[in-house]
Amino acid sequence: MSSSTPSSRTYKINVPCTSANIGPGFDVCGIALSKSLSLKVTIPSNPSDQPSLPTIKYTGLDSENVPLSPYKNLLTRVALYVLRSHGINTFPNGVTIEAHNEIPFGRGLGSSGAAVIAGVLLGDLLGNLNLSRGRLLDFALMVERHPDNVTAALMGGFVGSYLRELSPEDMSAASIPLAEVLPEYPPDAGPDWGKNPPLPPNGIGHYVRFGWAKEIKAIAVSPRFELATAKARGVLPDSYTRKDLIFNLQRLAVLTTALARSPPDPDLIYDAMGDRVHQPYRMTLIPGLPKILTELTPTSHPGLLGICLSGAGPTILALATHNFDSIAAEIERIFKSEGVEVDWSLLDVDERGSTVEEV
Ligand SMILES: Nc1ncnc2c1ncn2[C@@H]1O[C@H](COP(=O)(O)OP(=O)(O)O)[C@@H](O)[C@H]1O
Ligand SMILES: N[C@@H](CCOP(=O)(O)O)C(=O)O
Repeated sequence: MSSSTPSSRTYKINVPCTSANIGPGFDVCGIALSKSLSLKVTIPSNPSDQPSLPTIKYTGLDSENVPLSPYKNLLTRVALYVLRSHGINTFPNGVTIEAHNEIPFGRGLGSSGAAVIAGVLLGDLLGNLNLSRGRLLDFALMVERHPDNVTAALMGGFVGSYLRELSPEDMSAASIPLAEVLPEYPPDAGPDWGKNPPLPPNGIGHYVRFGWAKEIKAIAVSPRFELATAKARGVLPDSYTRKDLIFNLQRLAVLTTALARSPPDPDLIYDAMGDRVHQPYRMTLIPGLPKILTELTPTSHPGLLGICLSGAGPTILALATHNFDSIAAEIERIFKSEGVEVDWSLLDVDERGSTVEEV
């Protein structure tokens, strides 16, 4: 029997979409859901010595809008950040990356968080680094600086997370402007290229996985317009009243356990998904949001448990045990009455989180 060395190795990286906040858990809670960004990565076993950048191809949603230069594309910029942080200044030669995307951009379903996690996993793979999950999260948090989406995308399930209070010197490393973490220039174009970029402090993100009652599914109703997360963060105030903070803290404490209980209690969950920290301020950006958050209730729509903005919006997330079509149809009707077309899907919680497998 003859054995031959394969000419290349192929890996699949799969990262789920996420819905962040879940009402009162602004920048804290996230749920991994059953749509994903997947990458097929082919690495030649004996690459030529001739320098060659990765070839990037995209299929799926919003693929026509993605830059395909490895120095511009978010996935490869993040991967290169991880590589350079470990003293590897260039991509290995001859790599191909085929991305297939099911997560709509700028809709509040964590497309950028998924791209950042996919990029960190890609860097880890290409550099053969074997970073721990905690360290992968540190790198992701240097790019996406709120932990809710990236933590849920990496770990899976329903997750709560916080950022550790950093020492002054760690704080200065973690506050490096994003442009320095992810420079967009090629290796021969910048004076700082040879230097290692700022390393993340160790153990920035801490998280816990909550339980999730198996009966609960997520209806995601996405308007056909994009709302950049940065814009939707820009409308939030710098400070809150004690009353509003207590409103959210009380609900959050109840919600994280209520969503784990079988059978789920709609009376408890519906009110516990209320929020006064981000949704009221984002209403100006999302026509129909005030009506949607008040007109659908577990009484008007049996099966509904609670309703909130998904991430920074404009997607609406409704948690429900049954009657999914009629709940989605009512949200669609309200959006339509405001002149907004939507797409909706019924999603399951993704308990696996991100995976990397050789195929
Ligand atoms: N798979 C991807 N590959 C490259 N860039 C991506 C990918 N997914 C998202 N992005 C970038 O992230 C942007 C959306 O980020 P953001 O405004 O935070 O919205 P979202 O709520 O979808 O995360 C896109 O416009 C695009 O620039
Ligand atoms: N907590 C963040 C979450 C943003 O999520 P995205 O999916 O809209 O990127 C926020 O609400 O700003």
